[in-house]
Amino acid sequence: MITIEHLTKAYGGQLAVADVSFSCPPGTVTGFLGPNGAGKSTTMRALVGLAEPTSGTATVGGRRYRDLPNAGRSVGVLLDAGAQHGGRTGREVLTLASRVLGVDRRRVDEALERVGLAGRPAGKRVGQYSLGMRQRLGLATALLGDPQVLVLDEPANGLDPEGIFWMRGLLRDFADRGGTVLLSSHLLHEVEAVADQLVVISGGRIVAQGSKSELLAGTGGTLVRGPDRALLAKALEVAGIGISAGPDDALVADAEALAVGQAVAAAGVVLTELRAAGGAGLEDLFRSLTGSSHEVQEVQA
Ligand SMILES: Nc1ncnc2c1ncn2[C@@H]1O[C@H](COP(=O)(O)OP(=O)(O)OP(=O)(O)O)[C@@H](O)[C@H]1O
Repeated sequence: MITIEHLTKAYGGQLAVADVSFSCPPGTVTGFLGPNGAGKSTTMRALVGLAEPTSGTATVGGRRYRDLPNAGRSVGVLLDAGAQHGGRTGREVLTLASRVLGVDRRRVDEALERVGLAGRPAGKRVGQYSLGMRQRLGLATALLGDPQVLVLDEPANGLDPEGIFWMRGLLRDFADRGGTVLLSSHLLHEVEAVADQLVVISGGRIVAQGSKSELLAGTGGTLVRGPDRALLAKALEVAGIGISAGPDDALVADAEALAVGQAVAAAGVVLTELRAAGGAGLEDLFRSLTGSSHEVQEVQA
């Protein structure tokens, strides 16, 4: 469990993060979203002991990162993949990390395999790696100690669409096995598909947080379509779900996808489509929440 409580961090009188609180339970992926300069990296750096909070706490399993015995065995961290030493090969980077962590060297090959860098890429110098390959190596380093918690700052940076898809699968699998994942991005779509819960930060302050479905509820309803529109409308009405006309013969139901699916299943109605209405509900919400407060705030004396 990651717990951030009333975290505030100021740099020379400027607030980078102001009274931020959220938690990430085991078995979930938390998407930490916000525009550039919102305070995501600062929060994560405070969590892993690289920035001293001005006030408040950031803990893993109730302990500060620096108080964890062999922290790399319980928390895998990827903060800045671009900062890796360019003169070493990928395998050397991981071999060194395995010594620091005290893990079996055999795990190096497993980790290279897991992130798709086994074979020739493992023997290349990191200086010749693309940003996407560096991200993969960073993820391998984070995973090396077999941690229960992953803290990843913009891990999709530089990955191609196939790489982003791959990473989502890896993180989903990690969480489904009981792991805790906190990953940041300034792009909603990068995390939307994998995150169970979202924390949105802007101007150093949390502007929204909750499960994806909670945040989506009230942002546009659920679009449903079926071969028999009248029957579908009836089924939703019977279930007490409000409807309005959607695009191309579709209906927009005023409820979450689960409730809509249950209602039509109960009525035995066939569906050809069921999704968040417009697909842009969360995107609109994200823009409206983060669009207006890029300025850094002054610390209150
Ligand atoms: N070491 C530092 N010294 C002074 N100001 C800093 C420092 N680190 C961050 N800041 C400032 O704190 C604010 C939050 O920055 P932070 O890097 O946490 O944002 P972010 O959400 O991670 O942004 P990005 O997506 O661009 O990485 C910014 O205004 C930034 O300039």
